[in-house]
Amino acid sequence: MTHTSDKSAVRLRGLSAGYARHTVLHEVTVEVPRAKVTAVVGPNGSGKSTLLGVLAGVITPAAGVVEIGTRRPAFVVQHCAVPTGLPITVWETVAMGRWAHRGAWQRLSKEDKALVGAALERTGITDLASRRLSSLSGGQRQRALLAQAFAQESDLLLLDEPDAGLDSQSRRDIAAAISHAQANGVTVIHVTHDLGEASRADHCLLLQNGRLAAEGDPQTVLQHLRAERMPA
Ligand SMILES: Nc1ncnc2c1ncn2[C@@H]1O[C@H](COP(=O)(O)OP(=O)(O)OP(=O)(O)O)[C@@H](O)[C@H]1O
Repeated sequence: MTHTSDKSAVRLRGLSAGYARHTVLHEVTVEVPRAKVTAVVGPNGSGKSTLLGVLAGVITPAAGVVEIGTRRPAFVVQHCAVPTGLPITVWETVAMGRWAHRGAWQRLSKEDKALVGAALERTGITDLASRRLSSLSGGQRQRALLAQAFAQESDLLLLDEPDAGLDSQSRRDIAAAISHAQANGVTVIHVTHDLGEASRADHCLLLQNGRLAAEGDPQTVLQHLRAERMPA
């Protein structure tokens, strides 16, 4: 992985990646604009989460070049991907976002604690801070994971369907938290099946069968997706 330094936060050239002998992404070449929200859309199994996994550094590309021009990405997985039995509180979950800065066994500084408090506030879960993660609803757990990402103070936020299965108020709150991050210079890459949410992004990527089928202005890309779904 190398680094970009211009108006693109991420640049992929000829990226192929997948699992064992199963190649999922095929020769993806794309640039993601810095300090903007980019929605990633596409059918189930088209490779959206795999793309995030490559950007987060948890999946090693089989071929191609990945250039990331930001500090370490913060990766928010779907709340259902996190074991529900973890014996930790919401505050501890969010404080883990500071480990990259302090190490897991270091005491948190006053500044770290303030950042954890601010992340809890921004995601509307300050009153849940002492609750066990395992006792939360799906939507509350999703907010805690988002708060952990905010506490990392990363310049690149990778979100895998943060709004899936949430009620409309939670979706609005999460959308507002994403906009707030973007307004503060964070590059957001947001995998979503919510086409309304995708249409409000600054930029959009459409994946189909592991290939980039369209990219650019969300309205144009989503028209392309709708046309694919309803052939004339
Ligand atoms: N850990 C894994 N091991 C092997 N194959 C996997 C793994 N994770 C995903 N896949 C396969 O890779 C392909 C792409 O999956 P991926 O999760 O990236 O798609 P997606 O676009 O995010 O789908 P969805 O919209 O359903 O979340 C699918 O065929 C899936 O079965």
